[in-house]
Amino acid sequence: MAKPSVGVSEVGVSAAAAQAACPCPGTLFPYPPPRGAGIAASVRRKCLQVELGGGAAGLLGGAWGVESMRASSPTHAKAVAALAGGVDDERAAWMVRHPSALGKFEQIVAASEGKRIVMFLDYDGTLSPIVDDPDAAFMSETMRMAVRSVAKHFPTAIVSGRCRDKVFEFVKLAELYYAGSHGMDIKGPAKASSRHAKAKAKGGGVLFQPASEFLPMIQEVHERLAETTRCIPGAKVENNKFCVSVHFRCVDEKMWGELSEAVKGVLRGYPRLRLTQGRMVLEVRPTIKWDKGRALEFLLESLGFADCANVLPVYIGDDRTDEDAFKALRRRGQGVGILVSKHPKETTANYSLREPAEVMEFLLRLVEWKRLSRTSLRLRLQ
Ligand SMILES: O=P(O)(O)OC[C@H]1O[C@H](O[C@H]2O[C@H](CO)[C@@H](O)[C@H](O)[C@H]2O)[C@H](O)[C@@H](O)[C@@H]1O
Repeated sequence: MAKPSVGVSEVGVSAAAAQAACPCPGTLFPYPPPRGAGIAASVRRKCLQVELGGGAAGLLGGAWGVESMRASSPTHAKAVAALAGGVDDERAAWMVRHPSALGKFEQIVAASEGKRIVMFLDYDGTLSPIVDDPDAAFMSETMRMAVRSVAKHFPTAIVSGRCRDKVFEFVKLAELYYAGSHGMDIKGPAKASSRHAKAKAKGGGVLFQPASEFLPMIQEVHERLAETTRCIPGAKVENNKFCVSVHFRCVDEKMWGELSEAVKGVLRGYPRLRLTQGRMVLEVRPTIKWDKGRALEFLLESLGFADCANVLPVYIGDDRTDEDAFKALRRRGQGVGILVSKHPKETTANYSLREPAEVMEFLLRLVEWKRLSRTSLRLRLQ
């Protein structure tokens, strides 16, 4: 299989520009109505700032680094929505554009008629609740069982910003695909699932590491960031192999400016790295054209579903970086994007779920639906 081209990208492309460039005429599911409908302009601007929180043009420019860090705090987003005309109104309008995937379950499975579902699951905030300590973001045993059951019926991949080994330590399921470091470290299942034997997956070893040349640079930057931020109480620097996370969830808001300046200072010496933002975290990544969306495309291709009409990719994620995967589904004109969020957020996902507990409910319903449809097919054939 030809490897997708990997090159140095431009940073700081606006979400609006990206959307304008992607009219997606063949989209299987209706996407949100034009911007302006149902979401107050001031909230939209704030949302967009969170969206644009990714990109060196934003954070290294320094104009609103701390403002953008503030906007990634859920309580702040709630307060902005309240000022703009009521949290409830705001949420109701947003839910019209991004209805609950549980409420629209029948519609989603109807769209899979004659197609193979392939599941893509983000980890933090999707399979595990957000907690203060990134090393303690454990997944419940019931969630693990739900994911295991899903993987028995559908090829399933975990797509995470974390280092692949670390996310595997949390999930502990050898039958899954793993795309760590925001999709820059992809590996097939260590254990073959008999039901998926027909899928043309390579499986086993590492499938793709498009940023391997950045490994020494990331290691060096990790050490420098850890050193520079050591004096900021609560700051935590996490080595995610092909990217680095600088957490500010436990840093006093008064120190966010100092932290942001420290990170930007280190990155000035590394023009081939860029800064994006997740949930109370600054993410340092190589400037290659690779993200969770590219990883999704790569995995579909590896599974033999490139340019295939008979597949329904379902991607569930909660964060800014998951938007790249939602956009990839739009580009393909097929699939279901589900955003996990309690609060209205600018998103290209079709549907929403409020929290990991609802994700688990959705996964279990999918398994149950699959079991029932298999049974009824067997009965019809008898
Ligand atoms: O792509 P994901 O699997 O969602 O990973 C994104 C980042 O998730 C982790 O940080 C987030 O979760 C932490 C634990 O709940 C939380 O403390 C932190 O504030 C969140 O940003 C992970 O630690 C990062 O390395 C990932 O990039």
